[in-house]
Amino acid sequence: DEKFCASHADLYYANIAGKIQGGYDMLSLGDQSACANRATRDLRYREIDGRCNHPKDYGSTMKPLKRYLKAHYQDAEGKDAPRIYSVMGDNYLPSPRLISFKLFPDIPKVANTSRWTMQFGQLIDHDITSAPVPTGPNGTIKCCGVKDMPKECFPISVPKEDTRFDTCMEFVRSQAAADEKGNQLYPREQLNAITSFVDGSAFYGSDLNATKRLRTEDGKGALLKTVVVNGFERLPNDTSARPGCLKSQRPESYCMVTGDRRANLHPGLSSAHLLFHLYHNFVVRSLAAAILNKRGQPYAPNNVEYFITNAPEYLKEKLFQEGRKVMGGIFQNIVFCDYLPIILGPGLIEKFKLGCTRRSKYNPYVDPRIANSFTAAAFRFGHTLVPNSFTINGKQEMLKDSFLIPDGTIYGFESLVQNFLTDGKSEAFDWFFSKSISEHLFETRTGPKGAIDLLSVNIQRARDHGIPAYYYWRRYYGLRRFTSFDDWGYETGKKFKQLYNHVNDVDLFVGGVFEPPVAGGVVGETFGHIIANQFADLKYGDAYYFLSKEYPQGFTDEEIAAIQEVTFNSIVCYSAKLQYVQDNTWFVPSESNPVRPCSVHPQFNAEVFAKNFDQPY
Ligand code: HEM
Ligand SMILES: [Ca+2]
Repeated sequence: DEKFCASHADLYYANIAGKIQGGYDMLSLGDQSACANRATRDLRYREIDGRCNHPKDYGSTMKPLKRYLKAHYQDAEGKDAPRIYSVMGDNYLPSPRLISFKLFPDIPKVANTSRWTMQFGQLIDHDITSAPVPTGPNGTIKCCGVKDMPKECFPISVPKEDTRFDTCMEFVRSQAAADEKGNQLYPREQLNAITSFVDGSAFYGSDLNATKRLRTEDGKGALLKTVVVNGFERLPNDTSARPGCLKSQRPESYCMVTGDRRANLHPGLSSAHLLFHLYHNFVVRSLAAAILNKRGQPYAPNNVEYFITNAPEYLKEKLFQEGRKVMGGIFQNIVFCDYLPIILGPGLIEKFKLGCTRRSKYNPYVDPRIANSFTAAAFRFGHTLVPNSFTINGKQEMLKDSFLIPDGTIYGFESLVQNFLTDGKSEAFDWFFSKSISEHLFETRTGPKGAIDLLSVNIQRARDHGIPAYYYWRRYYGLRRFTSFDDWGYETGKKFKQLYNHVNDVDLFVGGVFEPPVAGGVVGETFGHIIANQFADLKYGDAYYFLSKEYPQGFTDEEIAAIQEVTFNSIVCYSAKLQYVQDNTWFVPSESNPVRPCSVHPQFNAEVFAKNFDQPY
């Protein structure tokens, strides 16, 4: 309805003036008490919710995001309203959909990075960030064509010339952080619903109930639950009927539960979860076998299963926690020491001290929370790598037909994992985006007309969160500033000039994807700086960082060596039962990246962990 989406800016001002009704409960920050059992707890293991790590429990579940640059909100007091005005005064910023429509065409451009470079990025993201969006009494809040629009609405206006969508695209502002009494904090801050630490919360959950749902034996077992479909082990069935998943017509279709609520988004993502889910069970079984060996009890598979299920409760708990701790180390090693170097390139790794050759020192003054600019813009870099289709069991599947339907994982996990390693058609980092996300997101749920454009949403989200424009981020990191549209070159500059009134208006996400990749990396330098800055904070601000010298939070040198034997290659080989894998999983196979038998990649060896298992620390 044109009337309700004529201008997103007018709408917002109507909101501020109180013309639009609202009234949704503020999410409170949860239990604010500091880590209660700090003195008596078992220091070896992370709390599930991330508390008891940072002195103020920063980084734990349901804490506000932090900021590297202060918010640019645009109400009179600068504390709540989204960025909607040009720096030139009375002019509005262009509609995010107009930007996406004009600047982000779907032109396939082949890269030599593998699909896992895209997919592993999303998995990391879902371990460290999740900004909740409020829901109304009947589920999703509707903003378009609604008379008394809820105050959290900030819909995106669609330009007339764009016939793909109606005049209005749904958008709800992120949940505003509130104090314990439910009063909103000002300036407005957004929340992180999960632990910010790279700790495997995507696999284990960010609160105790979530973890309990995932563990065997009513939440007390050492293993993670699985179901068997056609003889293959798969993620457990979500019996709680939570939103975010659609079952298909296929008889064996079901919704999966993992440590993160978004896991059913598409089969690539649920398969990424399954890789680590299965490896946890392998780690725990290996550990149990090594403990039995050490005790002189001959190893046999049944013996191990018996030991795991019949051990006293405290021992099961310890086996689970030790498995989780090892997995946290394995995951961090892959994230920091394997994946980030190919995303950031050697320059930024060096500049932000993200190298992995030495033990590192924990610094309690480093704030391990997620920065708003990281999650609202920079780490969304992965959206440019998303393809339109993938192949499962020899059949091409369209991403647009798989949103929220995780069937591909149920029927073809092994094949999908293989396809993501070797398919050469992965997308490059650039300003071209697959139509699956720019025109068809959530079409499986809403039908074609209700679909949304993820890139419009990214731009609007950053404005919603008060993220300063691109210019200010380059200034913040001391990078060469763009002071004229011509700094982008004639062609691009001309396009930008037609949209924006001033160079200082260009949104961070837009400026970011128009940068060429840094030397030896995937992302451009502005995103690269924000991402490197964030991961340095997650490294030095995490007492449990796997190379940290803190003990017993960290590991011994021997344990680190055992963790570093396990690479992403080991995990795809084990969990997806592959025979062969290329040396570097982030690039498709080539002459310099040969495919070799999986047997050259060692699997987890639990011996040193079994040795230390019964030791007091
Ligand atoms: C098929 C692939 C993908 C789909 C369908 C997808 C979809 C989405 C959606 C719907 C959102 C929420 C947008 C909002 O309301 O603000 C989102 C957020 C996000 N995405 Fe993606 N995404 C994909 C891949 C990726 C990849 C590969 C990365 C990173 C490498 C990534 C990073 C992020 C981040 C950091 C957020 C913000 C999360 C938060 O804090 O709430 N995504 N994505
Ligand atoms: Ca986490």
